[in-house]
Amino acid sequence: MTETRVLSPDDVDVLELVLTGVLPELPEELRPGAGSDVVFTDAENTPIGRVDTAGVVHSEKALALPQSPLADPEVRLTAPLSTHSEVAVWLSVPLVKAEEDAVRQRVAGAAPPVVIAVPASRHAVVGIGEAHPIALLEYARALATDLGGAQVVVVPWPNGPEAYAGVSPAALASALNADEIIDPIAQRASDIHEKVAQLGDAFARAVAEIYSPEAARAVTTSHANAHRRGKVYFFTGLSGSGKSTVAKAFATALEAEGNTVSLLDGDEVRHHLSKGLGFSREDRETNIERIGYAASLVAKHGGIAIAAPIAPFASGRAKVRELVEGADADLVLVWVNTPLEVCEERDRKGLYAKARAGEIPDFTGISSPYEEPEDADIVINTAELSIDEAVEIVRSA
Ligand SMILES: Nc1ncnc2c1ncn2[C@@H]1O[C@H](COP(=O)(O)OS(=O)(=O)O)[C@@H](OP(=O)(O)O)[C@H]1O
Ligand SMILES: Nc1ncnc2c1ncn2[C@@H]1O[C@H](COP(=O)(O)OP(=O)(O)O)[C@@H](O)[C@H]1O
Repeated sequence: MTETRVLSPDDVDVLELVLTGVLPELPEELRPGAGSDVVFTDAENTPIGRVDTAGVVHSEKALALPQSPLADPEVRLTAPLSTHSEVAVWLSVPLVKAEEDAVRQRVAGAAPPVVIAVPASRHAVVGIGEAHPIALLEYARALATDLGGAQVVVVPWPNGPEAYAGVSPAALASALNADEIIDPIAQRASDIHEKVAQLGDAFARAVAEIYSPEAARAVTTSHANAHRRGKVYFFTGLSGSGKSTVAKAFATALEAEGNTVSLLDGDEVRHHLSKGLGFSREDRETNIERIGYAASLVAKHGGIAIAAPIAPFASGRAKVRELVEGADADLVLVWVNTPLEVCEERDRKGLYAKARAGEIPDFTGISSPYEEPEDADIVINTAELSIDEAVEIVRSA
């Protein structure tokens, strides 16, 4: 019997750790029952891996991160490193100067190469003194140059301490092919911890020092509200047109610059917000209105929301515009206008073939209409643009 399991982003990191050999086996809850095999999909139902009946874990092509510096095969750990090193530096957050000095001293005596390992989570939650994995990778590269050319490695790493409890230091050292791993943060002095923790209040304290409480309130709230008009990027287009791929790459680019982004991806929404809805016109309109409402709430408070459903009907999209503009936020409607033939040829999930065979009724583009937007702010065709080019065009909005 074949089971199908939808993995969380953390589970996908765990799966990747097993494939790289850092984790010896899948945690119990991800293993198939005796005699069964299991297919893993991501939240969008794309197969990303499987475990056969013999318990062997395999990856699918789609496991790779979409278009991100963290997915660069030059740096991402996919198998134990072949080059041996004496020291690997575990770089989980940016280091303060004293810690950088300590690392410099420690590696000075080591024979090259030194490895700098950057743990990167698929759903990084970034606190004070921490950095998004893309920003951390950039910093690691600068540190590597400073250390005379260390080798930078990105390690898939689930978010939260309990998620990687199964990783033994010895297995990690073996995957990095290093005699020793040094973790400057594990040795971080308590006064540095305290100073970093206080960074978030530093602005308020500096304001309080030079203003009266009344004036300080005005200065602080104005500062907090600056650049705070919310924005919703709403991608619409056929299944397989590239909405998710471009929306995710765009979200990653915004996050890497320190923005917080709420991503409402089509398939993912249907697992949660719109669970139980089908693909009749009525259900699709309900789905789109819910997405528009959730996005407008995010934007109302100055946030950035990115949604990527098919949204085939003009009436549903008009409702979204009404909700977002009613929340005093901006809507950017992005029509991913990739020709049907290209979407059908991609057929990542095999749905077009099924729709053609009459197995899926009401399939957009085949047996259900897609009303082309007349009010799109941006139109992109991913048959003619690379993902990076498409992202750049959306950014220019
Ligand atoms: N009948 C039918 N028509 C279109 N799509 C179908 C259908 N049945 C299932 N799917 C899968 O559902 C995804 C589209 O869901 P959406 O919520 O984006 O659709 S809609 O906006 O409510 O029309 C869509 O995902 P994407 O390929 O990511 O667009 C399909 O995988
Ligand atoms: N330039 C491109 N932009 C976006 N996707 C592309 C591009 N070229 C190829 N693709 C592929 O097309 C598929 C688009 O799928 P997806 O982003 O899930 O579409 P949608 O969310 O619209 O259903 C992915 O497999 C992606 O890798």
